[in-house]
Amino acid sequence: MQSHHEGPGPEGSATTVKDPAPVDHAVRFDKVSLMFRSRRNSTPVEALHEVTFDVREREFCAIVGPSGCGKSTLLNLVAGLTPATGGQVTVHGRPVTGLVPDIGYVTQDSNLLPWLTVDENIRLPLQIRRTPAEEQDRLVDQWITLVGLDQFRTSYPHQLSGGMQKRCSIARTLVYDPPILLMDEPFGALDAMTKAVMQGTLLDIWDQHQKTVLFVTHDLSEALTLADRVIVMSRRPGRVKAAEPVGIPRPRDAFHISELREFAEQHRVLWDMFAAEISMGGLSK
Ligand SMILES: Nc1ncnc2c1ncn2[C@@H]1O[C@H](COP(=O)(O)OP(=O)(O)OP(=O)(O)O)[C@@H](O)[C@H]1O
Repeated sequence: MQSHHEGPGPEGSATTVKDPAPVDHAVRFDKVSLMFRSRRNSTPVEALHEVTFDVREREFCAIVGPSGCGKSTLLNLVAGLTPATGGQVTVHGRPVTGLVPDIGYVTQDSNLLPWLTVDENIRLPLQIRRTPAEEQDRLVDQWITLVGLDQFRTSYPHQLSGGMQKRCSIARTLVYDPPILLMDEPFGALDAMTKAVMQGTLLDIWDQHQKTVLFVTHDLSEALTLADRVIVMSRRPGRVKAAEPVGIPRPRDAFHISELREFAEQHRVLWDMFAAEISMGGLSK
């Protein structure tokens, strides 16, 4: 596991630097705008307006904001599924001009293949990448255990609860070790208890396999529980209203974190920002 790098560059040198500075951010949004034009003659929708922020290597970054402010669109821009109409998105220093390989994407739907077992679903990305069979076995074992599905290895998706399907989906996404993980309200459809369990699982995974994560959620408590930093978006057209570092030390306990004073204080700050956007009409799509 690499350590977290806060800053690039040579140490203490006043001489001319010949090599380009290493990129210390995994993702950069530089004045990114997006205008959707669905059909000719239809009114264009400005989803994002000059969004600028960086996500550092191995940072867990949550994105919150009113419905329709462009949170999912931000993830699609990083994955290369949607092209920006203004500004630039870069991933590891390279401008995004098409589909970006090796990015993990977890959405609210588990998207498991119903005719494959848990083992086979998790193995699939490794088979596609022609990973040697022994390595496949090792990685599938490791991830099945990490997400607590050992007893369900030969079960099919319809035999799993919603939380188990989500665990399987996360394991399938992480098994091939993508350096960047995009998560779009992955726990949005789960009940409160299952959600807390899943947040605990994700905190454990992140402690062991620190990835760069962009995590979209409507839930401020979830953002504070999981993230290093919370990006608060304005109502549409989405802009960055604030980027709040989360001052809660790790490791964190998903079940008891809300009892901490820092949690309550930060929650109040975020909620005030959020409420201000909604009261200005942020619920309209
Ligand atoms: N393919 C598209 N064509 C036209 N408009 C779109 C398209 N995709 C998204 N939009 C519009 O862009 C805006 C941002 O959508 P997006 O789904 O990114 O918002 P969001 O913040 O993720 O919303 P929610 O929180 O409700 O999921 C919305 O007004 C949406 O209707």
